[in-house]
Amino acid sequence: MAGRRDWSESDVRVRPNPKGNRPRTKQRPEHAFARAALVLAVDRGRYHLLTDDGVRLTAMKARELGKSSIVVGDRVDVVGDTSGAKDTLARVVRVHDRRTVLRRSADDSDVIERVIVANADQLVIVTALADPEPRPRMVDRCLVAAFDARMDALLCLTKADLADPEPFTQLYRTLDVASVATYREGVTIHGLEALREQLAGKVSVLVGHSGVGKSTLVNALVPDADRATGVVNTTTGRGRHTSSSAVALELPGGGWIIDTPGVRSFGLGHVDPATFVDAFADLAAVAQDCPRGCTHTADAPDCALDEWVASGAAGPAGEARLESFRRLLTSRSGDSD
Ligand SMILES: Nc1nc2c(ncn2[C@@H]2O[C@H](COP(=O)(O)OP(=O)(O)OP(=O)(O)O)[C@@H](O)[C@H]2O)c(=O)[nH]1
Ligand SMILES: [Zn+2]
Repeated sequence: MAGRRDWSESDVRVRPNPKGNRPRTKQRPEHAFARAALVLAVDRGRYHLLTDDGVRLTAMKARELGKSSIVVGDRVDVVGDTSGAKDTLARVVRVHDRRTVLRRSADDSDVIERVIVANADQLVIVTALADPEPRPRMVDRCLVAAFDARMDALLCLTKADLADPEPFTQLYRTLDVASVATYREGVTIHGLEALREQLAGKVSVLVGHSGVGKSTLVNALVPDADRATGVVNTTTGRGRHTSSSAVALELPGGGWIIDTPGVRSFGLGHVDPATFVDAFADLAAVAQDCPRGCTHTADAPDCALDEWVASGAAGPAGEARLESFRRLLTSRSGDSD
């Protein structure tokens, strides 16, 4: 689905075309002048873009692209009025192949997926250590979504002034998930430098429940975050960007964070357990010996992962790693908070 779709004039003008054999006309000259751009925000059919030469502009999707989705993080080609001047509207004529695709299903029984963000490197799961209490299940589900997307994951544990991060980070050690703890003291945010290092030069998606301190972090990381989202607001003429939309913000030191105000949970109906194991190179190698269609869960008959642990081949940490992996797998079903 994600492939390129070339724009050509015949798509627009030649209709109806009863014989279906009419030769394609030459492309519009403007096509040659298409500019490459990054999608920063999407708001009700309007795409807010940053061109590679630094122009911020608003565009619509060319009709020829049909129903194919364009999401934040997509790389696109844009034509028409690309001046970025007020009240101009350019056209997106092509969506480039996606490197990674972060998806969610409406709920766990739903296999129809929605793409949330394209081309992100890592998912930053922002969780407060207290007030509100951390929810390991929710974190597990975020990890499944990240690993399924072949993205890295980073735990960002806020409000470390209220509770010790250690017990919580223990849960993720065997999954090799990196973590950073932060807390605010006056205007200072401790741990911010460590977080910046983890974000530098990458495209990171931030998810987190209301009240965990995500806005506090975003504002500290991107000093003009409010203004940046304000740009989106001004162009749409509405007070605020819609709460369900994601917004890409450029980090002063290089890299991007994509805030996802509306994403509170991940439906995981689209995740296939048989291929999910491929996100873990060591487990995937062992799972080659599983029976066809093995779900790799604890009750799966003859799962090679059990033999791997039982034989000692997995090493001392193997059992805990397998347990953690299975914990993620089972988090796919059930309560989606
Ligand atoms: N104790 C403590 N409180 C914090 C810390 N960081 C943020 N808070 C408080 O937690 C509350 C929520 O912070 P926000 O940054 O607004 O949280 P959010 O996740 O963006 O929440 P929404 O705006 O509702 O999505 C505020 O009252 C903050 O003052 C921290 O490190 N320690
Ligand atoms: Zn198996």
